[in-house]
Amino acid sequence: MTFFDRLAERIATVDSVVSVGLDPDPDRLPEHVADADLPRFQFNRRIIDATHEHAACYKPNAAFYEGADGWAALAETIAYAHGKGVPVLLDAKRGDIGNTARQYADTLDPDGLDADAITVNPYMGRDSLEPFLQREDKGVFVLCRTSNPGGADLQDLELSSGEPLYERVAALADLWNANGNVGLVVGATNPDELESIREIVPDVPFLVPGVGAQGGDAEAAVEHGLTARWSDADDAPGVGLVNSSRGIIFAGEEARGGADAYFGAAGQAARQLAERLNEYR
Ligand SMILES: O=c1ccn([C@@H]2O[C@H](COP(=O)(O)O)[C@@H](O)[C@H]2O)c(=O)[nH]1
Repeated sequence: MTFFDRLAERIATVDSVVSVGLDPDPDRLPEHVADADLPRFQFNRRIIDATHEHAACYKPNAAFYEGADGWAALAETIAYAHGKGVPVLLDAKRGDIGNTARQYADTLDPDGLDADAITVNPYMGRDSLEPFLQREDKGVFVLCRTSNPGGADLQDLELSSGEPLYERVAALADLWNANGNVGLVVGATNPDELESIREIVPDVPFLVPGVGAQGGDAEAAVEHGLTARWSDADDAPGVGLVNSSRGIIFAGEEARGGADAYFGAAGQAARQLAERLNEYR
């Protein structure tokens, strides 16, 4: 079974395409977890408890697990999410010469972090991604048109063929998809690009970050981010993920009433996003 087959099952089970971003910014961790062992994991554990019924996937960003105890917090987080039956997409944006990329790809192993999918940067070309593409059971999301304002600086550059670079990346990712394990990262802040990239790769699932704190277009994220029905089954969903990180995990910052209220607000934010996205599915 490919990652996307498993993701299709998860989306159908929870009736949600929400990816909950687990970005435990140390400056924003609430006092309830500050003094615990592995505070980042303790924070994530409570967030997972509160949100897993609405989570198609969890997306920890590797940047938030740098430093002392970071890797341990990440490993515990992934194992805890798996214990709830939720797949984990590690947002690490990897990409390096083959010898180094093989080391990065080891994080997908069961004796590594055992993430189900990973984001990769295509800038160094196919050989830099090969160790990931070979992993038939793991998802590989290739950065295509990112959500940040500066994404245009390089990704919109027009090639001699007249197409923008991000469209070439989409076409290449389709070629690299021999194992049916490739997805694309396209930001919700770029609705026109979401539409044009979907025309190039009708069957490739997108990870769409940028709704929530970045103010992206939720309707376009669903309309173009999801594939058509994943299989012939009547109840098969379209596959894709719409991510919100800060908008869910820090929703409790305005809540009054202690830890239960704080984490309960995250659960509500995840449910509300799932319901909002479902209006467009
Ligand atoms: O184009 C991209 C690629 C990755 N991201 C990551 O997604 C989350 C978004 O967090 P929010 O708090 O919902 O803004 C974060 O980990 C980014 O590094 C992205 O935003 N855009």
